[in-house]
Amino acid sequence: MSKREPRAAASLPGTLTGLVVAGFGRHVLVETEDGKRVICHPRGKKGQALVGDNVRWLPSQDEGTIEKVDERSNVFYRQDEMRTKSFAANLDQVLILIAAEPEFSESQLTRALIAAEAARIKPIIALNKSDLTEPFGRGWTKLAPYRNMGYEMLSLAIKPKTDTGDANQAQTDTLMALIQGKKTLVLGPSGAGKSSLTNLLIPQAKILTAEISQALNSGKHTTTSTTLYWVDAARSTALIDSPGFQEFGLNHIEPMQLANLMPDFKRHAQNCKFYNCTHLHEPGCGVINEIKSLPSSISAARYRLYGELFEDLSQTRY
Ligand SMILES: Nc1nc2c(ncn2[C@@H]2O[C@H](COP(=O)(O)OP(=O)(O)OP(=O)(O)O)[C@@H](O)[C@H]2O)c(=O)[nH]1
Ligand SMILES: [Zn+2]
Repeated sequence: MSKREPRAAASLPGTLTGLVVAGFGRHVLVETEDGKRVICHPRGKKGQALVGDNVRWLPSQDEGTIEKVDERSNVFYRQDEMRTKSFAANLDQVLILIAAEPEFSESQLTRALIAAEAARIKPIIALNKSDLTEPFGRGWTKLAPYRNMGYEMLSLAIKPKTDTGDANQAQTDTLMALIQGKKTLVLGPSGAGKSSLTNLLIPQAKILTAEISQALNSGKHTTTSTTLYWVDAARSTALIDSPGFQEFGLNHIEPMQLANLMPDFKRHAQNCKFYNCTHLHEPGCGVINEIKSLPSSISAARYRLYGELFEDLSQTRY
């Protein structure tokens, strides 16, 4: 039984190491150590490489095949009823970019945070459009529970309508300090300012995108792809752009795991009388006791979202 594993794909003769910097369906763009970029195709059905993956690839003419995907430190993904959508691998953090306008959905924010917690990836919340004073104030207040539960949070004005229209430099510097030397996935609803952010930090992004689409000989795929951009010439700071999404499915998460992935719930769930407490109706529930106390460190909105998610994830299980 306990024979040794077969030698891990031996030394993979002839292969080169590389980093996946863009994904288009099953095809990827691999960056070599000296910065060259090569289109690679997966070998066989298995081994789909993701942006952020370190891979061994085998050159064939001017393209290549992915021979092996190195072990990942993490993968950020969502799972809807029908399928799993992996965003990227080996991330240092996820930047959840929301805006004063259009008003962000707290449900989507909570879902993205839970997915980050489940994948053990640090989330950062950025609220954009601070130049829109009134809606921004409302948004910032709505985010108070998330600041209180310890999430890193910053305000941005990436492309303000006011003054010169230039980004707020102090805010951008704060962001730069947070992403320095890291691989950061940018996630956010449509209209929050994702492309504005990419264009601000990577002025040549549009050209790069055009190059990639030309290399793949199809302009139409680029909008639905994921792309890693280096922010600095030394290639140590990376921003990963992902396509927008309508629904952020959490079907990979058990309802009973939820409270553990919500920092405001987790603390109080330790006080529950029953080890398998759902925090929905049980007597002696630490979470329910906290909700009833004034002031409560769990907001009414978060408790409602918890209930909805719990029901949602209980129904979709099969
Ligand atoms: N007032 C204000 N508007 C901004 C700011 N940043 C971006 N915008 C505007 O918000 C709109 C959406 O910005 P985008 O960068 O296209 O947003 P996106 O997230 O890429 O949106 P999708 O392409 O739909 O995914 C644009 O009209 C921007 O000019 C800001 O700081 N203040
Ligand atoms: Zn409980």
